Amino acid sequence: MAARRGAVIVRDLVKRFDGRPVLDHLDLGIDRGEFVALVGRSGSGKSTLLRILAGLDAQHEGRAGLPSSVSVAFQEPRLLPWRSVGENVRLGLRADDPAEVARRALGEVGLAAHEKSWPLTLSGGEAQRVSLARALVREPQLLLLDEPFGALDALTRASMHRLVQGLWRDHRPAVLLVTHDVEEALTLADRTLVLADGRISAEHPRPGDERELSALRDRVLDDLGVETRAA
Ligand SMILES: Nc1ncnc2c1ncn2[C@@H]1O[C@H](COP(=O)(O)OP(=O)(O)OP(=O)(O)O)[C@@H](O)[C@H]1O
Repeated sequence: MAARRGAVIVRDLVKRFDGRPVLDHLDLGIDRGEFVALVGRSGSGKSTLLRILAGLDAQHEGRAGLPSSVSVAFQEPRLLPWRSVGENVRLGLRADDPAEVARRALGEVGLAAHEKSWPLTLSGGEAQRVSLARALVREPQLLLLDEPFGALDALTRASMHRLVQGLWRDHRPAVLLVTHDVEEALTLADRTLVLADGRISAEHPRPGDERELSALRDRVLDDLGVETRAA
């Protein structure tokens, strides 16, 4: 089924492991060009949902309508160590001049000078930027980000946030960002969804200012069942 109006239309999705439903009649819609974040407790099924959306797991019930081009960036950059940075970005790319397209994408993430470097010589943040360039070079209609900033230090993470927001504004893919970081979700995304009991249990819009952000952060932590105040 091709997604028509939305970039992603998921209806009644059920995913079981050993008979136990991890996703339980889940509905999800993401509009074209929309930036959506997904938060949930550990084991709530975030990666399971992302794998289904990435087309890596077809063993489920329900409908998943997805665009034809989907890219994924994972927490670990997953670069091939025996290929240069430029080769990693253009691997499998169908374009008239893949090297030039890859070079441009590396320029967009600030790594033009590293085209010929080996992945093992990069810092964690640089490797993650290469991973983003590789995901974006295909101009996907849907970009899936699975905890891509989780392993980075706070400063690198802040600069990655800016980079991702800039890339999103320039390219406008629909984005689904899976993250444990509630503040990251609320500041980056148009909408933050909470996954609990196998479904989207709550949804919050982008906060308008710092006060709203702080209030929403508490609400999402409540949604997640996290104690926010000392007794
Ligand atoms: N291949 C598998 N076989 C059996 N159970 C699985 C498999 N993959 C995931 N699960 C189970 O499904 C549930 C959801 O796992 P998933 O990795 O999607 O959670 P998550 O929300 O991404 O967690 P985390 O935030 O810790 O990464 C967990 O209970 C997990 O043990």
